[in-house]
Amino acid sequence: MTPFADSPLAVSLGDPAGVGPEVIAAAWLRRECAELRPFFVAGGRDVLDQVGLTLASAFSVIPIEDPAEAAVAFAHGLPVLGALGGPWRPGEPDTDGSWLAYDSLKWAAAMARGGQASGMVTGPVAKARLSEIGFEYPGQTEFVAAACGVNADNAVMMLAGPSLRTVPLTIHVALADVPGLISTALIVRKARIVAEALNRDFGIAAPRIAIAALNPHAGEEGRMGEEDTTIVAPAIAELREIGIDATGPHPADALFTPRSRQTFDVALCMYHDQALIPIKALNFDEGVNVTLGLPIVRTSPDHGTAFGIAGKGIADPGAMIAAIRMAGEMAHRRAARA
Ligand SMILES: NC(=O)C1=CN([C@@H]2O[C@H](COP(=O)(O)OP(=O)(O)OC[C@H]3O[C@@H](n4cnc5c(N)ncnc54)[C@H](O)[C@@H]3O)[C@@H](O)[C@H]2O)C=CC1
Ligand SMILES: NCC(=O)COP(=O)(O)O
Repeated sequence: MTPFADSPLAVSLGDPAGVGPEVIAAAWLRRECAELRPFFVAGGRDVLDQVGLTLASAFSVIPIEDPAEAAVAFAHGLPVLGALGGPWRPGEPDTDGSWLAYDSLKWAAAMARGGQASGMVTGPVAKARLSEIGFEYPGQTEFVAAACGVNADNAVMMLAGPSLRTVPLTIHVALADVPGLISTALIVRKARIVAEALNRDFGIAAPRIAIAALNPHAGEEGRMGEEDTTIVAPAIAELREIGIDATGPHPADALFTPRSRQTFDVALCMYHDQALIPIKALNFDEGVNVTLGLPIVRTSPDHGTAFGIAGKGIADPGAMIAAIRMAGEMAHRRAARA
């Protein structure tokens, strides 16, 4: 499928009780200064109407029946597709809201798959709430991969901000399970997908991939764990043999210093927090979660539902704006190459 250069982006609402709807609305308000490609929201009209009442008078929702109407509508209001809706109860997640989040996600994915949208941006959902209604995926990454017919192992989560890009090799699993899940083959497979995607979607000709060690001091020659010597190092050797600029295993404690960050384009990390802590510490309000290795463009803000601040008008829309901007740039780059 070739993404259409001029198609709008589809944005899913996220959990309506979280900060998703308000940061989407705020992104629309800043569309011109942020130079955002036109986007529409898949459902959630009532919620966004109610969010609008708390915002500047310059905000309005424009119902649309077809994504093709979004580009023209976008100049005048936030285009919202269809009639999916429900009340807005910020900070009070419930089953109806979880269904709305799920339906919106499914719809946005279908639009991106079908080419009516040039990509999708997902609003934040609460994994525990979605699992209560039978959502069987660890996160939206795996759901979108399945919607595209891609094996979840080949859909790679990358966190990207102005100062850093990181990839967690293992994602939503218990820390105790991490050592057993890491293998040379997994590192090689994900690093190859990362190298190809940084080239295709980010225009980096020969990406430099720094691979973090699992153990303190990269295992200190086996005194603090064997995995870095027996699993990670052979993966790096294999990657280098096939021409990928991989280095490491790097002791993770010094990998994210300002000097070290100049030496790589992306850090491949062994587990979720190893990858997400540095991104959130450095770029929380501009951090984007992007899925590599898919036939469609998919991004998301790096933050979650933030139920505790939803509806209070204090949620920062920066990460949502960055996610929409990045999706637009990726879609543009893909269309230019098609
Ligand atoms: N992209 C997604 O769908 C993500 C979803 N989640 C889900 O979100 C739920 C809550 O997760 P948490 O770990 O509490 O992370 P969280 O990101 O929702 O909140 C962490 C902290 O950041 C603050 N925060 C979050 N977004 C903010 C914003 N836009 N402006 C200002 N402050 C903001 C919150 O108030 C809280 O203090 C979980 O159920 C998790 O599954 C978490 C991360 C990403
Ligand atoms: N911690 C990142 C996160 O929870 C986002 O996951 P996903 O829903 O985008 O798969």
